[in-house]
Amino acid sequence: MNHVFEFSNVSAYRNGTLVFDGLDLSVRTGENTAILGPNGSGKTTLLKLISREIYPVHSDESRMLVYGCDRWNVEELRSRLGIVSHDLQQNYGSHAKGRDVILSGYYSSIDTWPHQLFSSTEIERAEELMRQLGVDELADRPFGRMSTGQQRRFLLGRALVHRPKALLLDEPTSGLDITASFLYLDKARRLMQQGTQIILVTHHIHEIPPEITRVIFMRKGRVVADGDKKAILTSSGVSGLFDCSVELIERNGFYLPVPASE
Ligand SMILES: Nc1ncnc2c1ncn2[C@@H]1O[C@H](COP(=O)(O)OP(=O)(O)OP(=O)(O)O)[C@@H](O)[C@H]1O
Repeated sequence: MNHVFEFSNVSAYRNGTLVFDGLDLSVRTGENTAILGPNGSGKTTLLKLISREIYPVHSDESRMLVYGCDRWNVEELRSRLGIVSHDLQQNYGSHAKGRDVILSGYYSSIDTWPHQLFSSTEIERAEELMRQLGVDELADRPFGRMSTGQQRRFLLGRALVHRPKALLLDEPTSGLDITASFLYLDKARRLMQQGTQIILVTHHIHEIPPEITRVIFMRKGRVVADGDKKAILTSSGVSGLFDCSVELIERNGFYLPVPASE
């Protein structure tokens, strides 16, 4: 299995809106990748296709492989992936306690249920993640009574608890203050350094960590640029992608967009 996903001629709708019309796109295993594009370009839809939350239009001419397979038991597929997204944050029941949010990652479920059993090793792993993410004091607090940043940290713990091969992150630092963003980015960097692959979709250029090597520009459901980060993330490239005059400043391997001077 050389690829996390291989999409060839894939078309997909969201409630009647055609988002992809013959999309060709692949990401190899181990290739830390950011997919960047304006609002509505199809980034979230792409992640939902990979994780089988939505399905493509069936056609003999299209192919959609995830880890080399075109048919997946959804539970099994999600056990290979860790996902953090806005939808997940919104869908999460407000009563679920912090510890259970993390444990639910073992079953890819929303909250835990009485029939789900957890070994002492699994519970210890959840406790360890809460300590690492600095939220162990909130283990018994209901999700609905946490701040956005605290919820995100618990969702990251949920995504990591079963040691996935790859993390799919949708705008991971959106809504976080500087401290929480930096903590999140630091965690993401360490994970990549230790071999967890990250595929990040975002329109926030500043949340692309230095370990990301490939950048894909997406616009209106199409790939408009794709390649090595240094070649793709340029002021003119980003200006074209977002239709505005942007100057990109690179610092310590991160990129920051500012309005271009006249
Ligand atoms: N639930 C939905 N019902 C109908 N159309 C949708 C739905 N969700 C998204 N779309 C449409 O699908 C297209 C792609 O949306 P998607 O959410 O994938 O974009 P995105 O790049 O993730 O945007 P953003 O940066 O705003 O999160 C857009 O045209 C959007 O209007």
